[in-house]
Amino acid sequence: MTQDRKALRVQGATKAYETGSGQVHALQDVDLTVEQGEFISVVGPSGCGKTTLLWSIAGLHQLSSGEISLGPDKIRKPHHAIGMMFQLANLLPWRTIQQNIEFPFEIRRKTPDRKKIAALLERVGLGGFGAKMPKELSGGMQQRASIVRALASDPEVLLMDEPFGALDAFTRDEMNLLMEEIWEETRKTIMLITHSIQEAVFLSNKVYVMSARPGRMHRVFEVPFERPRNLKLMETKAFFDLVNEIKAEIQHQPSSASAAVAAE
Ligand SMILES: Nc1ncnc2c1ncn2[C@@H]1O[C@H](COP(=O)(O)OP(=O)(O)OP(=O)(O)O)[C@@H](O)[C@H]1O
Repeated sequence: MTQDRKALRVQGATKAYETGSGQVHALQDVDLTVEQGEFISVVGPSGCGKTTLLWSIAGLHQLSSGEISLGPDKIRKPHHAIGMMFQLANLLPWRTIQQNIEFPFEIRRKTPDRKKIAALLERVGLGGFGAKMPKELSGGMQQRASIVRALASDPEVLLMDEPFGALDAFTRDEMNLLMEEIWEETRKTIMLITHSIQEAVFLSNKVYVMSARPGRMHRVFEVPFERPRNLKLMETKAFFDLVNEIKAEIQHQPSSASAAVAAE
């Protein structure tokens, strides 16, 4: 590995929210390194701090202590090389798909790369849909548009917060396959948060399991399956066994409520 490759590093990330009824310890001393070009997922019991961790990496939340960096840059606010996708496509309803994709460029006062956007729209199966309004597209198509919006500025890191959780199972499988292909083509550094262990195993090189609140990195599973992967992989025994092993690891975590009582 060469020196200039940009790893995403989280060191000692600790986050306590101040609430009316006291502090909520969401993260405790989380360490994580995602090498450039890796695709990793983070899973864990509900409320263990996955979203808090991802939003902190996006520069949208301040940590109470600890540090996040991308290569030499410390992340304390949104960084131009870090893109994000959310559970809902978050397209502005009064703008066309093309205008939505160009919106982040407007905010940064940059000229959009229309050739790249056209190629990306084509790549995700939305060629010719740029002039449509979001309501004219299905949920899956809207998420395809949000993939284009996230990739149009060519980020080095893509953060995905349960991006396919609102889609039906069939569309979700299609989107998983599309993300696998896009990762193969672009080799972006990708960090996915998901409640679907199948999705995590299908897409990732590594799956990190967090412990219940306050969230810590509990265990990492290497995913051994060759790439490129296709949906048939999900029907194999080896896939099923790894998914079940990870599920069992999560189920052995105490519930968020009892962990919180123990920690606070
Ligand atoms: N803005 C906030 N103010 C106070 N507490 C918060 C805030 N955001 C999150 N929390 C609390 O911090 C803990 C971690 O929340 P977070 O959303 O990061 O977990 P999560 O693992 O993503 O949850 P889920 O899997 O259910 O989406 C939870 O107990 C949550 O209630």
